[in-house]
Amino acid sequence: MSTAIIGAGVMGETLLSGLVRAGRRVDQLMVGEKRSERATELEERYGVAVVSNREAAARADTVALVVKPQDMGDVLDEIAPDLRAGQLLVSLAAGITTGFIESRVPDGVAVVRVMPNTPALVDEGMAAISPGSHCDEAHLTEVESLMASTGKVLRIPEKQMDAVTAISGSGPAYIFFVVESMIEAGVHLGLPRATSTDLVVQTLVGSAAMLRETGTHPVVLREQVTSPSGTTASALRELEVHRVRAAFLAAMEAARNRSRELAEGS
Ligand SMILES: NC(=O)C1=CN([C@@H]2O[C@H](COP(=O)(O)OP(=O)(O)OC[C@H]3O[C@@H](n4cnc5c(N)ncnc54)[C@H](O)[C@@H]3O)[C@@H](O)[C@H]2O)C=CC1
Ligand SMILES: O=C(O)[C@@H]1CCC=N1
Repeated sequence: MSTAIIGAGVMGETLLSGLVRAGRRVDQLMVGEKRSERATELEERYGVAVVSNREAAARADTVALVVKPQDMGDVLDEIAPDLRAGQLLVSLAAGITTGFIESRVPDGVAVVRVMPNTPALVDEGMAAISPGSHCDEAHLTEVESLMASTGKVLRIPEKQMDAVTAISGSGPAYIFFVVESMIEAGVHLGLPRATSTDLVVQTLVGSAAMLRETGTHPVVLREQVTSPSGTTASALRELEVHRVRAAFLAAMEAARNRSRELAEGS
C-alpha cells in the first residue's frame, strides 16, 4: 500500500518520520511539497520521492493532506481529477470537515479526518480520527495503523473534533507555555537557567508518568503534594487569584471557536 503526504511542513514531516520509524518502506512513500528547498531537504533526509501533488494523488492508495486549512480548497481542486473511487484521503487539517472534502472529490473516495499533535515526533502523539460518509472499517483501521506509528489513536464522532483540536491538537503549546513560564520563574528565584530547565522538564515528565501509570485523578495527585499551610498551598492560592483555571477555559473555548471558523473558510 503506497502512501502520499501532501504538505510536508511540521506535521507532514512528523507523519513521514513516524512512518519511516515504524518500518514503512520508503519506496512506498511519496511527498508533494510546494517549497522546493523543503522538498530537497526531505528527499535528502529520508530518501523519499518528491512528486507533484497530482502524481501523488494518481499513484498513492492513501493520500494524507497536511497543508494549512486555508490551502485545502486549492489542493483539493488541483488533485480531484486524479483521485478515484476506492482511494483513501486522510486530512490532518484543523477545522476542515469531511463533508467539505467529500464535496470536492469524486464519489467513492473515502475520507477520514484526523487531529494529530506534535508529540508524534517522539512517538507520544495523540491522534483523534473520524470517518467521513463513505468510510468503512478497513479505512478506519488503515488510518489507525498510519497514526499508531506516532502514538495513541482514538476514534471520535466528528462533532467532537473542534473540542479535541482545542485540547490535544493545540495542547502541546499550552504545556510548553507553562513550562516556559516555570523556567523563567525559576530564573527569577535565582536558579541558573539550565538548572531551572532540568527541574521543570523532569517534573513535567514525572507528573505525566504518574497520571498515566497510576490512573489516579489529578485532584488526588495534587492533594498529595499539598501539605496544610505548606509551600504548595501558598502557590496554588496565587494560581487561583490569577484565575489560571478560568484562563484555560477561555483559551480552549477560543481554540474551539477558531476551529469552527476555519471550517467556514476564514
Ligand atoms: N503543527 C501542529 O501542531 C498541528 C498541525 N495540524 C494541521 O496540520 C496542517 C499543517 O500544519 P503545519 O505542518 O503546522 O504547517 P506548515 O506550514 O509547517 O506545513 C504546511 C506545508 O504545506 C506546504 N504547502 C502549502 N501549499 C501547498 C500545496 N499547494 N502543495 C503542496 N504543499 C503545500 C507548505 O509549503 C508547508 O511545507 C494544518 O492543516 C494544521 O491545522 C494539526 C494538528 C497539529
Ligand atoms: O494552531 C493550529 O491551527 C494547529 C491545529 C492544532 C495545532 N496547531
